[in-house]
Amino acid sequence: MLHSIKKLIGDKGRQLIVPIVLMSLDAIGSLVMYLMLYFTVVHLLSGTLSGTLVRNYTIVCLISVILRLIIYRSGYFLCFSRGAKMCSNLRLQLANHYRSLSLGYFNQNSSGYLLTTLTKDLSNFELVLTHTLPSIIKTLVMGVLILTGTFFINWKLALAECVVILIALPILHQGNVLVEKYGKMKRDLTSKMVSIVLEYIKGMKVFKSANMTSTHFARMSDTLEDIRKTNVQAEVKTAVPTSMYSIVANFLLPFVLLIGSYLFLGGSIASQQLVAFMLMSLALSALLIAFEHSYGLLKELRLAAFNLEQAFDTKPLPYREEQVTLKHFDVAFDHVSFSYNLQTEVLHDIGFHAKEGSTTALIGPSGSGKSTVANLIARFFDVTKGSIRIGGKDIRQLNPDGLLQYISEVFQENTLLSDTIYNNIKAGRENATEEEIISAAKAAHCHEFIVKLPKGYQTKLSEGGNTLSGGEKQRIAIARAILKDAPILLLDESTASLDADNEAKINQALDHLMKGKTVFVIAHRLNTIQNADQIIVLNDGKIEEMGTHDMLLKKQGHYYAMVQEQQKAKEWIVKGA
Ligand SMILES: Nc1ncnc2c1ncn2[C@@H]1O[C@H](COP(=O)(O)OP(=O)(O)OP(=O)(O)O)[C@@H](O)[C@H]1O
Repeated sequence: MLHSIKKLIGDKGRQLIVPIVLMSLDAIGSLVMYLMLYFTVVHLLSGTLSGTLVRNYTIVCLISVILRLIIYRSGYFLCFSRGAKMCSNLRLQLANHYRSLSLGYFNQNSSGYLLTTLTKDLSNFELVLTHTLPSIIKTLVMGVLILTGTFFINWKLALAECVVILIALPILHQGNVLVEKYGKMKRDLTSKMVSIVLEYIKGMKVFKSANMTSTHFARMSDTLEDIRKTNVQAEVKTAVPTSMYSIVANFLLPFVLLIGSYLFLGGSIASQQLVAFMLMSLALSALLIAFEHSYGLLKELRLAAFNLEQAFDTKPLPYREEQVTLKHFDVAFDHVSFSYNLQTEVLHDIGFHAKEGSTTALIGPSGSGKSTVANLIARFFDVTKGSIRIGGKDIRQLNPDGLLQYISEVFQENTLLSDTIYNNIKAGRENATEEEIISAAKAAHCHEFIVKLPKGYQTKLSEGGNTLSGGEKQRIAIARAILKDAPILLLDESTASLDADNEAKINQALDHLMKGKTVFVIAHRLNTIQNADQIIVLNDGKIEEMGTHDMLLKKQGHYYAMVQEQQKAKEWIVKGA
């Protein structure tokens, strides 16, 4: 566990040395009281106790209490503030680490799992580091010191005490193995629950329209029931070891009293020593009971540290350390094959070359691999075989963040942030001026509707921009891409039927955006791509045909058939109308 913690907090762990030393000093200071008590009892029973002695002992106790309070508060504050800072850094590091991972990682792990790691595991880690650590240190240091002290009073009785402790600790450990096992189960169920809740909230529209709310509600209540059952099971299964530990810890005093009485009657221990020993055993027994809670929290820390370590151990997409800059923006696929899950290949031996500044249309039936080609260009995933080159450079040499500077994306589902419209557009280029932002909005034909909103550009969008229409959302995404002005553009043409006005505006905005760029457009309507420099027809992850509109029509192959098909469909609609 210490290894995991060290790995997570690294050299910053040294910052905890001072608070740990202060906590240990406080624990040592707490023994002063026991020592004064011991002296008082010794003098009392031997009839040498005087008023001066009592006054001196009281003063020593008072000073030690004040000093301890100062030391404890400083140690606790340092532990709390430094621990909290470490954990907030860790949280940022983890969020940043997630950003560097391939999208494949997010495919394999549910959003509930990722959220639970980022929130619950980190909170548990933080809680132990900032609050529990001080009390654990105090308990351990005091326990060791009191036990050592009892050896000085009477080693035989101290050995008897050790026997009780040696029986208690394995029982505690056994109980906590179970606590850990059920903790893991509860964590898995909690992440499942978080996933279900997220899906429930995000998909509310679909659930309502398909009248599925009750089905989903049932899934949620089943998971809650599983959590409840696991909690009950955990309580039942751990009840035996926990109770046994408690019995043994509480038995320490009577056991020592019993052995001590025999030793006293046999003349091996004086009455003063026996009383002092009893007092220390009382304290030791209280520490043993307190340790049960701390040990349980240590197990939680272990589980949280393990989960966090696993998240950090996932390797980001590799790239060359030295900065690779691109001067040209032609895109070449060379014998590219790809599989999302390393089992089913979804792209097979794809090869094409898109010239710099040209437009390539990707067409094909649903599931043929159009979006996958676009995802690979942006290096959201790495190819399984072959290579993709931009400007002659294999994109695996480029830092994924650096590569994305050269690429703008306008997808069907555009991600709008729960921020102002102004900041949503600005996300395209952080250092853009207000003038540039407004000019991008004008070019994207969204300025007119933005200024009509009561708060204009400062209108705050709800999560995902749900307060805007589909066309408006898309135009804001286009404005963002215009502002970014990246040389490569990935465009997923909207499948949604927009009204004529919206469609015309979006087309004008796109014309502006596409000028001079290397464009890949995932096209759903064939009439929009007739002027593309090349059309790639995908089917079942393979290139069926490739060429210009005229070439492919002449060939009378798949593309020709698709055009005919769409033409027929249009005629039916016109006839039907
Ligand atoms: N994240 C993913 N994980 C696993 N498989 C995926 C993933 N995304 C897509 N696939 C699979 O890869 C194949 C190609 O999908 P892709 O989305 O590229 O097709 P598409 O041509 O863009 O489809 P559409 O026109 O419906 O958007 C499909 O079989 C799909 O099921």
